[in-house]
Amino acid sequence: MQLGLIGLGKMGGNMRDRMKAAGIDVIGFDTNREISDVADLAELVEKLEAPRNIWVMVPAGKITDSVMSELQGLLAEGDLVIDGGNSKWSDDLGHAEQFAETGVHFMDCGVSGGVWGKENGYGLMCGGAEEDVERMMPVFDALRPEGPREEGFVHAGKVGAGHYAKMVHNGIEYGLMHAYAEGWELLEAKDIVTDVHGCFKAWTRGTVVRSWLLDLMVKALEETPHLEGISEYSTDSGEGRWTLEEAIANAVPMPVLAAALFSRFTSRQENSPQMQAVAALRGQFGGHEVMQFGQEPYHVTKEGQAEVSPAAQPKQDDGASRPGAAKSEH
Ligand SMILES: O=C(CO)[C@H](O)[C@H](O)COP(=O)(O)O
Repeated sequence: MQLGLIGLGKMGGNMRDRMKAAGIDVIGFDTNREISDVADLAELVEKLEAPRNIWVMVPAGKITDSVMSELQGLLAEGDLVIDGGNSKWSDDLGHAEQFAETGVHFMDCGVSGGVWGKENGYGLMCGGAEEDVERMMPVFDALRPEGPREEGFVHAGKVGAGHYAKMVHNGIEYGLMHAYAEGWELLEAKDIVTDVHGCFKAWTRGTVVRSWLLDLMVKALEETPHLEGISEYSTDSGEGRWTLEEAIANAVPMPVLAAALFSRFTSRQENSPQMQAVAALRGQFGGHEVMQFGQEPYHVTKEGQAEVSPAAQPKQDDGASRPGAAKSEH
């Protein structure tokens, strides 16, 4: 089987290798000429035999939109395009409609597995017509993990369903990561457990909380035992937000995802404006101490003297000496 693959980055590049190893004749295009098999999309389309199969693996949003538009001008009736990037599920509906004008088939596929997928295989969630799924099955079989097809592949429904499933998968991912992170912080905070890494490692076998994310947490702690030097700054690529939007639209409570997503926003703040407002309000209604930047918290003694509050003195259990306690300096 022949396949055009657009986007040979961290995901696409590895997927090309895995597909080639399974005997698929892949012609890849990337804007990086050094790794690309062809100069541009026109050459890619020209080199593929009709009816063509093209897998698009580029960043979601504007880049995907522009690739789809360019392809629409190049492809012919009977060709098939599959969006394997992390597109928003609702974008698929527009792309399917766009391609339908010229008789080009369109499918979507959520791909999970990250940089480890080349070795372990990718979890695939696709959306589209049954006949298109059948047509692309050799490609799905090449990409998915070894073992029963249903443990690593699903035809989730019509166009959009694959990315919808991947979006929810990523929403779950946010919550799982955050739960491990919270547990790690508490174990680090209390001095009774002296081998935190050992606990995480022990949990990888036999326990209720074992998972691949837990394995990766163990790997991270092996590389950096107390995560020293790792900035808390965490970005997001949109899937958590989309999942939460869907939760609201469908009145599904998703407090775990909301907390995990909002924590990422907090991680990007040097200072929390909303907590400044809370501190200011406590000062207004209760006369509670309001600290200024660079100033130790103080209170006024009965004698009218300002003195540093005992609460500001570092204690063993106040977190001031732990990794991640820098914000308590304010
Ligand atoms: O799809 C993925 C993993 O399953 C990607 O790594 C994705 O980037 C993760 O989402 P976010 O960047 O918002 O954390």
